[in-house]
Amino acid sequence: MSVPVLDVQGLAYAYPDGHQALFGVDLHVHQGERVALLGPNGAGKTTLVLHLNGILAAGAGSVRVSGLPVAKENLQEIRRRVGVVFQDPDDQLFMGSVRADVAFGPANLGLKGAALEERVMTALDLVGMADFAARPPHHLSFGQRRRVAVATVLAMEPEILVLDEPSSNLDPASRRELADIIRSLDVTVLMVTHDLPYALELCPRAVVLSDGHVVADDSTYDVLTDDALMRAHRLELPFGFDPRGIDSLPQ
Ligand SMILES: Nc1ncnc2c1ncn2[C@@H]1O[C@H](COP(=O)(O)OP(=O)(O)OP(=O)(O)O)[C@@H](O)[C@H]1O
Repeated sequence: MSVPVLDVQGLAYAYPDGHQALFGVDLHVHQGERVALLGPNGAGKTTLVLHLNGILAAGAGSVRVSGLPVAKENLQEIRRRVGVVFQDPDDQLFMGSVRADVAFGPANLGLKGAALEERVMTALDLVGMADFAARPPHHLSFGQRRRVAVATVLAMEPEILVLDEPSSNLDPASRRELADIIRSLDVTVLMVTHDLPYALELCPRAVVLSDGHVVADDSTYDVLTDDALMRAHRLELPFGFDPRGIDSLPQ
């Protein structure tokens, strides 16, 4: 089989206060997959994500992105390959206009002029925000800011798009529109979410993290219909939602 885009092996991590958040996590994601990372509060999902682009450094084990180890000497290239969209878009938008925010990353890579403008507008087009290029981000709605945050990452042409709670605080129409956008992208996706129907809708595969251990790695449908697993790891479906009643699942 081909080299996984994301190859996490035996990853363990303890925070400086001694709290062990990850214990020997293995995760392999291949190109074009969309994988949901599920788990209760405190499971270690954010801690894992922070290792994918080198914000945290592994205590033991390794993380590789298309074969390249996440390590201090490779951080610039790793951060180009791994695009993380954080839960709060305001963590990612700090310039005076949408265009400037989306241009920031690629300009740092040395893109300029027409090539930069094309990169920016392509990313904004992908998220349906091209008409907002001149607007200050703080004049946009939350849902629009989240789309722009996705565009800032897409403009780097990442190999992996990591989305932290992409559906949080979105109204139902914006939530669905963002799902359409994510589905339309030709990129490997790792999506951290507590929104289990969203995971089922978008991700054929789900990995469950609990107390710093991977406790399941299976089709999202099989995970969400495994009542004992769900109960054991505090995963609950919304009232009235039954995955068994869904007639089309993502491929
Ligand atoms: N800076 C820190 N120092 C010490 N412990 C921490 C720190 N940040 C997180 N932790 C602990 O590490 C564990 C994993 O936290 P993490 O934020 O990765 O969980 P999570 O799965 O993302 O949770 P949530 O769903 O609530 O966002 C938790 O027990 C948490 O209390």
